[in-house]
Amino acid sequence: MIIDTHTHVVSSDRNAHPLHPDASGWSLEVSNNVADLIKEMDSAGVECATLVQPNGTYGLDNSYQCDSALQYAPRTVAVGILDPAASDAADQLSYWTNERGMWGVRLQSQAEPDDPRCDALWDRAESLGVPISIGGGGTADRVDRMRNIGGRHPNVLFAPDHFAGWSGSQDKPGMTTALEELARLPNAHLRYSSTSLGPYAGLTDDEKDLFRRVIEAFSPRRMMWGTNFPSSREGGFIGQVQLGQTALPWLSAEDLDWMMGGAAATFWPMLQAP
Ligand SMILES: N/C(C(=O)O)=C(/C=C\C=O)C(=O)O
Repeated sequence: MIIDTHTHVVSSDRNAHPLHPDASGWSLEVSNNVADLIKEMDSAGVECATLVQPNGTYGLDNSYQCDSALQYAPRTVAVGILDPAASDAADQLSYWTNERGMWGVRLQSQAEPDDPRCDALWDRAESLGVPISIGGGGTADRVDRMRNIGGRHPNVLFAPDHFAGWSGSQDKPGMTTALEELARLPNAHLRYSSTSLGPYAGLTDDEKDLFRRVIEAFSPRRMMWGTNFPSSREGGFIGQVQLGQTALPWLSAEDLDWMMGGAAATFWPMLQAP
């Protein structure tokens, strides 16, 4: 089963679903109604998806991802965004999970990932049994801080988004070592997307070796692919799916199956093909 763990839905009805006043970037110009995404998934052979609240679109109002995911459950599940350092973060997680059907939270904050103010949300994630994604990254220090908090909460499954920002990092060897250390935590997984697969072909051979080391550290069973559609949209949705299937030609068919669905099914066991 193919599971795209990084899609974004953005309603074309801007009156019913207004963008946040600070919205920026692609979602000012591009929409992706959930019904359109489902059609694209059917054409591309993608059975299931997580609808991930995009950065810079609806702020912390996760309504459109949640309502959309419920409409197509159990093919889809919503992953919202919360600020883990907010004083009500744990209660917000309970609200969105219990009242709105969200199943997983993406952490975006000005605070460092291991800021002690974030622990209450992680505790609540454990009691609710929901997985955590972490945005940001991009430096070895931030990955180390993700390891600190993930280590404090060994019963919470968690995964940095977008290959933890490895592709944009100026210090890929340092990031690689930090991710290898992170992978020592049994509850640590890693999500990767077109933001890494697109640039992969332009890496040097040494950088490609580092990329491969990260995957080997987590093993394909803890790597979760996503398109990042429609932020990443060259070739349309199907082009992004084909990128996922072909960008890393050295993967075995079995490893690719784990990365394009098998691992995600352990994070979101409620997902079911139509
Ligand atoms: N908007 C997102 C997202 O994942 O929410 C993007 C990816 C990287 C940002 O951190 C994007 O716009 O490409």
